[in-house]
Amino acid sequence: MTATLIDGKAFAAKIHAQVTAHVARLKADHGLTPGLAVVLVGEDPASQVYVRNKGWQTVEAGMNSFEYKRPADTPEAELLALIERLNADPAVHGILVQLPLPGHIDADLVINAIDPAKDVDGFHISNVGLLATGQKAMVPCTPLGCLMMLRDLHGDLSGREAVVVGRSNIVGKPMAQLLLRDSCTVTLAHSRTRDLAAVCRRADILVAAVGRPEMIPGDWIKPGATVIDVGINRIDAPERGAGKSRLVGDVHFASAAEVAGAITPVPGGVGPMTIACLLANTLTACSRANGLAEPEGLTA
Ligand SMILES: Nc1nc2c(c(=O)[nH]1)N[C@@H](CN(C=O)c1ccc(C(=O)N[C@@H](CCC(=O)O)C(=O)O)cc1)CN2
Repeated sequence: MTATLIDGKAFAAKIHAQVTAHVARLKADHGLTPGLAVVLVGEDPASQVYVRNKGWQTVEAGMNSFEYKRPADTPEAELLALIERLNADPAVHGILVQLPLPGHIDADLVINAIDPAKDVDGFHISNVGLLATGQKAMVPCTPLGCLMMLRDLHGDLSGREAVVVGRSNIVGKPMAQLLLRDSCTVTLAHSRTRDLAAVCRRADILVAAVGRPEMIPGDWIKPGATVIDVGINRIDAPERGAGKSRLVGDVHFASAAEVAGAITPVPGGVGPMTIACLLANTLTACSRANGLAEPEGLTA
């Protein structure tokens, strides 16, 4: 392996420590404690783990955590009523509805019912529009984490050729917007892009967020490029024993690490940054709601 490993776990711990210090100052100077409400509908095992991790990390940072767990058959109207209550609650500065939601619930309707100022996921249509037009927005956590890692590694990103593979609302589209805002030349590619290999080979910065295990091999990567792998895919690993599995990204790590200049691993790369940035966004939302200065280095 020749590439530098970008340690997302260590970076996330640094963000967590910065948030914790800022929260302590908010309490001491203004008597304020940021509060994050997380709503989980259903019993998806992965979502349960993510929500549990969000809860304890919120508390560890000195913030208030409010958890709302509802059964999978919760009517949409009931969920909307809960969002309305949380919108009106002054102790709640951030609201997050864990995705995916059960099929009978219209996720867009629920997300767009959240007060945009409390939308710490940055998925509300108002925040999407604000980001796209270069205005102050709540920025989705995973792309914000990727941007923080890229800025830390390179400083100024302007003029760099960036290729984002994947056009999801959660990662691909906001990632492209953020890179554009930092003056990269951005290509938003996807599974139907013609000659995807050639497009990827142009990238100084390659962000893979397509959700296909190990789809991008080393020979699609420009020598020295920075590779940010957002994919978290569980695949069978019979070599570890019967019925065992392991996590891989969207990039074929072993071959990519021979060519890239820097690369995020899976696990331990982008994933831990998602929750760290959620805490940062909750702090930002609380600061904005109270007319206070935003935490430096923790926003886009
Ligand atoms: N409302 C939201 N729902 C979902 C989001 C989101 O940002 N907002 N993102 C994902 C799930 N997610 C947080 O919610 C999340 C995913 C992965 C990780 C993480 O740290 N992954 C680890 C590996 C974990 C493992 O061992 O399974 C890693 O990559 O190192 C954190 C948060 C979908 N839903």
